[in-house]
Formats: sequence, structure tokens, C-alpha cells
Amino acid sequence: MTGELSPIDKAKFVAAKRAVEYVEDGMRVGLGTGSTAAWMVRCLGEMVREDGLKIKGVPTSTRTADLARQVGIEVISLDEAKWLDVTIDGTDEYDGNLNLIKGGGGALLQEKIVATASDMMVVIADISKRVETLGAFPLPIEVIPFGLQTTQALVEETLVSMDVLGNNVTLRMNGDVPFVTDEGNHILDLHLNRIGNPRQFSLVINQIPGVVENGLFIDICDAVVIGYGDGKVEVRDINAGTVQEDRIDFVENENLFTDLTD
Ligand SMILES: O=C(CO)[C@H](O)[C@H](O)COP(=O)(O)O
Repeated sequence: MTGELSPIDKAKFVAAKRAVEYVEDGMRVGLGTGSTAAWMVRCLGEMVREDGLKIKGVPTSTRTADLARQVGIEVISLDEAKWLDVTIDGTDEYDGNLNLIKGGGGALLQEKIVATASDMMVVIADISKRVETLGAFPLPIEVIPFGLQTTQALVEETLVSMDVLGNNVTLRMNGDVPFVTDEGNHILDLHLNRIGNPRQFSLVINQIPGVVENGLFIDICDAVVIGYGDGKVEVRDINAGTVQEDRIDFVENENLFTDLTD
């Protein structure tokens, strides 16, 4: 079955497979959203079913909640968990300080709340997500439906006043209608090209009335696990200041691939 996976899917899979090594029996685990995080949920599901791992999962979207239940993970709410041992999630970009842009899948609000409520956030990614400076990926911001156009205009004015390189703001669509998040909000995508001072930028954007949260994750991520299509994984831990290399054996994981491609 491995032959059916593209190199990028293999990279996502090996990152996920290595990252679930952070999860131990009895842990409360934040479950991210997106195609990379879905591999992690499947890997955890296999550990629950095959190895008897006992965990409680807090999903960051209805999509992830559905998948987690489907693969056998017990799902609880964040308020039930109160605090999490680890959250594993994908990203749209990460830089050398492990600051992130997230929200490409529209789940940034729950993702940020869950990651912030965790002792540790582990990001899983393929190397295409690595950037020198954040901002090539459009920065998603979640805005409430009330006064949407007014909020968008305020965001545009703010970008002009901050003198950022790009100031094109688009409303994310789902076909002919605005995309709606799990919280019933909308997403504005900010096409900025480059965010020179992401910490400052995040603070300023969140000051605008109508903006609920933005997709910049500053000082939240502790480690990134980077997967490659040949099975190599690299683990960069920002706190320990270490980079470890590892390898995931595809043959050993053939059952999981069969599950995943069914
Ligand atoms: O932030 C996210 C969802 O809101 C995702 O983690 C991000 O978009 C990466 O997704 P993928 O793993 O599919 O590339």
C-alpha cells in the first residue's frame, strides 16, 4: 500500500508517527486539525486499538473529533480536560524560532486555545512549511459575522498604517458563500508577503474590534517534527536546543497504511 502514497504524504505520515512518541499512557492530548494532523490521529488510534494506550483526546475541530471517534480515541472537551499534557498539530509555516502561521484549515481559534492550554505543543510538518520569515502564507484571522465589512475595512486601514508590504485582505469563501468556522465566525486572509515583527503584528491585529484571533502562534510551539518522503525525520526542540535525526520504517507500518488508504 505504501506505493500509493505520494512523497508528501509519506513525509506527513513519518512526522506524525514520530510525534506520537511524545504521548504516554494516561495523557490528555490536544488533537490538531488538517491533513498532517489527521495522520497523527490515525497513528494514535492505532496505538489505542493495538497497544491498549489509554488517552483522552481534545479535538480542535469537528472534523478532528469525528476522525478521533472513528479510530477509537476517547474524546473529551477542553473544559473536561482542564489542562493537557501535549498537543500535536500541523502548521502552514514555521520559522527558526518555531513561531507559526496556522489556520489554513480554518481551525486556528480552537487550535490556539488548545495549544496554549498544553504543557507542550509539538508541530508536525514536511520541510515545505519551513520559512525564514513568516508571511508568505496568507495570515488567517477569525472575525465575527456582525459588521464583517466594517471589520475588514478596519483591518485594511490598520495594515496601511503599519506600512506592511502587502495589504490585500480577502474573505475566505466556501463555494459561493463565506467560509464559516466551528465557532460560527468567518476568516479574513491577509496577504502580507512578510511579517517582520510577528509578535507586535499579532497584538495590533487582535486589538481591532470584531477580530477574535489571528493565526500567528508566538512562543507556543516547543518542538517541530519534520518528516521527509524517504522516511527521515528531524526533531527540533526549542527548549532543549537540540536537533535529533531518526528514521521511520514504512514496511513496519504497512497495516497502518492499509487502514489509512481504505
Ligand atoms: O492550521 C491548520 C488548520 O487550521 C493546519 O494545521 C494547517 O493548515 C496545516 O494543514 P496541513 O497539515 O493540511 O498542511
